[in-house]
Parts: sequence; structure tokens; C-alpha cells
Amino acid sequence: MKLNLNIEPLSNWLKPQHQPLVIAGPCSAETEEQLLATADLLAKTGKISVLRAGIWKPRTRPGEFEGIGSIGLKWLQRAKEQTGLPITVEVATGKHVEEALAAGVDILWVGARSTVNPFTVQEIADALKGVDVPVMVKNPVNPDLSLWIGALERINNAGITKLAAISRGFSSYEKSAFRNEPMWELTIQLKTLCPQLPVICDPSHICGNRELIPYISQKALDLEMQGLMVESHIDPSVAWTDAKQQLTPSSLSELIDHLTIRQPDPVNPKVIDKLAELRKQIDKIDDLVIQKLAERMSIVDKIGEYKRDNGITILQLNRWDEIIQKRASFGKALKLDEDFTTKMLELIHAESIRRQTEIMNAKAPVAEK
Ligand SMILES: C=C(O[C@@H]1C=C(C(=O)O)C=C[C@H]1O)C(=O)O
Repeated sequence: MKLNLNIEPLSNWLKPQHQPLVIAGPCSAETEEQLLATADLLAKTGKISVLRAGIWKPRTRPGEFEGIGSIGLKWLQRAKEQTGLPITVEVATGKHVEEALAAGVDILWVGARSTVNPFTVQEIADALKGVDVPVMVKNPVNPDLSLWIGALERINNAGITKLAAISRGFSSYEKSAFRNEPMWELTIQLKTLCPQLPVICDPSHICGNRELIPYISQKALDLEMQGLMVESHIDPSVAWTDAKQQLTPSSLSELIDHLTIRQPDPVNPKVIDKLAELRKQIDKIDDLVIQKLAERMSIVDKIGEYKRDNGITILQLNRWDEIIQKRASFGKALKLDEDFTTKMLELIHAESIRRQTEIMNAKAPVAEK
């Protein structure tokens, strides 16, 4: 997959007040008092760089609070005047874009439920043509990297070069401690495809509860994300939306104080040398692992030919089961995570099956006359 985005560095459009960059504010603007009081306390921490608030809320079922609507833009403007903080809102239609821009909103974001729908994203992109405003694109609800990339491309094709992605977790059927599974590998894939794209983490939507937010925030920073978007409410216990995952401004301030900021690239020559030495060892081992995998696959091929010639099925469940049991417990004894060993073996097995399928189905060579 290729991703060529024409984007500006984050420092061109967002100057963090404090490290790390934190965008914060209530999930929803509920009343003018609630928004202004929250904004005031957040600004007083000196650690918040942008004020967020949802005013148009995509809700799962009708009849739930769907956001205060356009009136919230006036409150946000007042909060901006009062605190000096730039403001950001979620937009989900072309009309939202027009209204937000007319109200002087500094940064727009596209929500996860919009990113899943290319028609919606295109409508937003069309409304952005000829406008110079920063846009942040949340990942789609479902774990589909192409949809996320597609949304970034649509916004970028509209001429928006001040672009960032927001990692907010993905919905999953599996029961988990998280509201939305982080699935970090997808964000890492996006960063690998487009290293210059700033990525911000939204720990509030990943966690769904306050308790896990510090852990996920630290992890996001250690995965080289450029900032955090955290929901904060003056009194989360009475919040109209996302009550369980919002933090008071003072808890957020405390959380920020406890974060460890690590450098992406080492500068100390001693550290550089030590890392280089350890990485050399890893390089050697990786070469051996690949070599051994290739050897294993050539035996798999031989078994495939033998099975073909003797009318035996490719999948051998008993043998496979034995391998999984034995290797997983061997790995465990060597302090490897069982889940990791199992996943790795499953990948290897899938490749064995693929190769043997090719062998089984290869056209038999035409016999010489
Ligand atoms: C290699 C074989 O074929 C398949 C692949 C296996 C493997 O990769 O180890 C194990 C069992 C089979 O499902 C085999 O039958 O031994």
C-alpha cells in the first residue's frame, strides 16, 4: 500500500504550550457555564494547547443527546476569547464545516463514525476546498487501515496540508478492558506508510473509563505519537455524555505531570553506541530466524509433495495441535508470552498450508513420450 500525502509539519500550525501536546475539553458542550468553567480551569493548568468540545454528536440511537448544536459555537468563541486557547470541534457534514469556519474554529476533526463513510468524508472534503484550516482525522470505527488512509487522502486532495491523524481505538466483538481496542499495529502501519504525518492519540475513547487513561497515554507517547486528545469535564459525574471516561481538569493536570517524555532519537554517543551493539546482536539472530524459517518451509514443501503422491490431506489437525501445545509451553518456559508464540505459529502454519496447496494443485509435468 502506498500513501503520498502533501502535508506540513505540525509545528507550522500548532505550538504546544507544554510537553506533551494536549488537546482537552468536554466530550460535549452542554451549557455555556459548563464549557466556560471547564475551559477556564483547563487553561489555568498551563498544560493544554487546544480546547475541544463536541457540539454535533453522532449517537447510536435516536432520542439520545445529539449535541447542543450551532449555539455551542458561540460558547466556544467565548471560551477562546476568555482563555486564548485555539478551539477544535468535530464536523460531520459540509454544513458543519461552513458553520465552524464562520465561527472561527481553529482546527476541525473528522470523527470515527464519519471516517467509515467515504461519501461523508468527500462531502467534508468538498466543503474544505480553498480553505486553509488544519484537519485531524480519527481512525474509522472498524479496523480498516485503507478507510483511514482514504479519508486522509480525500481531505488532502481538497488542498488541506495541515493534516493529522487521531488514533482512538477500534470496535471489536471480543470482550476487553477497553471500550475500543487500541490495535496499535494499525497506527504503527500508518506511521510507517507516512512518517511525516502527525498522529495524536485519544486515550479517552480507547479506554472508556478514567482508570486506564494514564497507562494508554504513556503508551501512546512511547509509540511516538505527537500528542493526546483527552476528554475533560468540570464535573464528570454529571456529564451528559461519556461520564465514565472524562477527567476533571485537575486530574488531567496530574496525569500530565506523571507522563514521562522520552526522546525519539538518542543523542548521547554512549547510548547510540550501546544501542548499535545490541542491534547488531538482533540483526544476527533475525538472520538466523529467517534462515531457519526458510529451511522449515523447504521441509514443508517435501511433506507437501509426499502427501500429494500418497493422497493425504494438507491439514493434519492432530499434528498441528501437538505442535501448538508443545511449542507454546516450551516458549512459556523460555519466558515468551504464550499468546505471542501461538500467533507466530499460526502465521507459520498458514504459510505451510499455502505452500502445500500450491504444490497439491500444481499441474503435473507432462510425461515425456
Ligand atoms: C507440514 C505439515 O503440514 C501441515 C503443516 C504443519 C506445519 O507447518 O508444521 C503441520 C501440520 C499440517 O497441518 C505436516 O503435515 O506435517
